[in-house]
Amino acid sequence: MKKNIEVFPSRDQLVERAKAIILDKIAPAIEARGRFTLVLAGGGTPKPLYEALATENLPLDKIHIFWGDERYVAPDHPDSNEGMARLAWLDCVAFPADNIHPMPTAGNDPLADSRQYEAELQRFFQVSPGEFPAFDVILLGMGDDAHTASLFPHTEALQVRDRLIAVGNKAGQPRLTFTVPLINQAECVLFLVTGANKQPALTQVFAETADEMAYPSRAIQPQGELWWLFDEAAGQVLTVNS
Ligand SMILES: O=C1O[C@H](COP(=O)(O)O)[C@@H](O)[C@H](O)[C@H]1O
Repeated sequence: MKKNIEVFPSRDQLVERAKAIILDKIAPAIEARGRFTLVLAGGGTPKPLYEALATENLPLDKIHIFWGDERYVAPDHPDSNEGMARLAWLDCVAFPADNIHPMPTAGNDPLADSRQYEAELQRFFQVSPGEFPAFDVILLGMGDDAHTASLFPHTEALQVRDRLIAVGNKAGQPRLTFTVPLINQAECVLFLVTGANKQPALTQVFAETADEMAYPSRAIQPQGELWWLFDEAAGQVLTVNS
């Protein structure tokens, strides 16, 4: 694993850097595999990145979009990660509909929907049950409790090692989430973390030893590249302590 940590004076600079990292990976992936697979994060942090990507002239027919986690709500709900990405980017440009792969949340059955998304990934990547496909880029955020995707502290989803998708649990509310082994199979994982409220969690995520069940982002150790991009408010704690 190649680990890169960068801290930016402003969120705009962080967004520019994240965009540049993603853009750099598109052409080589298309050349190697005929397509580029990008996994989106939710929450507030990545929205300006999606808005910035909407201004780029991209080979949309060769880019496939997935989500690393989803709140169990309809896409038009204000909490929907899909809804946010559609408003900020996907619906602003001419993506072929078949290239957008949202997590299903309409079935009133999170476990069945998690299996359905897993089957969609297996079909897309042509992998068998038990095999883990490698996405080109997985975007992740981190909450102030150190959760990432919908892998929350001390929850079952964080321990799942034999599935691609699990049912996460945010204070009793179900979510769909990529599992740790699926994320760790990626060619590139890109964390975007902003805000001073993330500092205490970051201290534990980067500590030499700490409990992975208490600080889920520690479990993310991909076989490919790992990038942590911080704004100064979040990353200060690391620059001060290193
Ligand atoms: O609930 C979620 O939170 C995390 C972190 O969000 P942020 O706004 O603090 O960056 C996010 O990565 C995840 O996708 C989302 O569902």
